[in-house]
Amino acid sequence: MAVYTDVAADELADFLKAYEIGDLLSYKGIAEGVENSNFLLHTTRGYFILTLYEKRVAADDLPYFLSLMAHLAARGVSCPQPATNRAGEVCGTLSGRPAVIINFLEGVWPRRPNLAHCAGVGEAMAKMHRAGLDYPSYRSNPLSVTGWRPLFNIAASRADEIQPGLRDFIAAELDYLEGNWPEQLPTGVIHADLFPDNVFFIGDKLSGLIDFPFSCNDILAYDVAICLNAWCFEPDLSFNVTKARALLNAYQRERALSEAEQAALPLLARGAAMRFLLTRLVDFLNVPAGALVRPKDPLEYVRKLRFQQNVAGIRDYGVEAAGAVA
Ligand SMILES: Nc1ncnc2c1ncn2[C@@H]1O[C@H](COP(=O)(O)OP(=O)(O)O)[C@@H](O)[C@H]1O
Ligand SMILES: N[C@@H](CCOP(=O)(O)O)C(=O)O
Repeated sequence: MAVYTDVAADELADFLKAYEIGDLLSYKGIAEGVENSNFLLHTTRGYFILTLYEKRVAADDLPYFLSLMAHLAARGVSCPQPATNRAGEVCGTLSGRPAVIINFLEGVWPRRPNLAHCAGVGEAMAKMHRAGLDYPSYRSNPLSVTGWRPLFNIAASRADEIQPGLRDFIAAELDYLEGNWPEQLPTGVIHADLFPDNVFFIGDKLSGLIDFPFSCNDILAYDVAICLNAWCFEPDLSFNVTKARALLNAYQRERALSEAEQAALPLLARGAAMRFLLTRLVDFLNVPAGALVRPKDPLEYVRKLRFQQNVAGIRDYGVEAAGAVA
């Protein structure tokens, strides 16, 4: 459960007076997510989600992703919308944290993604990338290649507690990624955390995307790489090439990857694995006392990174490279 910051009922009822979302009937902490504190609110007008933003989300960044959600929805990408209070603001303060209420999105996230789910996220991600092209705000990605070494520095001295040799493994890979990270690929608005728990489906039909606090401007194909890691490995951490093909083909029906993007995909996937390995490692080693959270396993991303280190090209993801002769 991710509740780092608790909220008292009377404080919450007071906070809600500024909104026109009805009177509070009940609320509870949500037993999912690891980044922020989330609560399900039941009011006389229905269900809402209250999020208190924690350590990795700066209050200054909130307008970027809250406006992005409206921008995307206006272009047909289904995602929750923030509630505006009577003063016309979407962001308030509760229990000392930036706080936002969004509408409840119907659907559930897939516990065991199938081919239809992988195709669904590929298609939705490409549509999101296209819809973001005319988004006027800019936010650089604090968790791209230049953000990884500071995370490593926090965790390095204790990394071998998690797995002997992990410190040296990460250090060598970081050197490689920093020396080879691509600079000329197409950029735009990316979600940057489009894991299965952030994509809702009703049956096999995608009902919407949630959780935009990591969204930013970065290499579009990096978002694809994040999804290859998050959606295309089985629970035993074997790579499912059929799922990768479904995801990439569905993406490319909406937005074709250039030759350069295709060629860079294995490298981007190594970087994507490094990013989640590092945040998981830092979080695993630093669970705040009293927080209701189950930290995610950093070793899952060590295994995924090792797989990606051995990928020779996009064919290993089940699709032919652009320009390849059949
Ligand atoms: N708009 C929404 N509609 C329905 N459920 C939601 C919504 N937003 C969040 N949730 C629920 O809260 C959980 C955690 O939200 P998430 O945004 O992933 O957390 P975090 O802020 O920690 O990244 C989700 O897995 C989902 O169950
Ligand atoms: N997706 C990240 C964790 C942050 O995402 P959340 O949506 O679960 O809060 C990971 O798997 O490491």
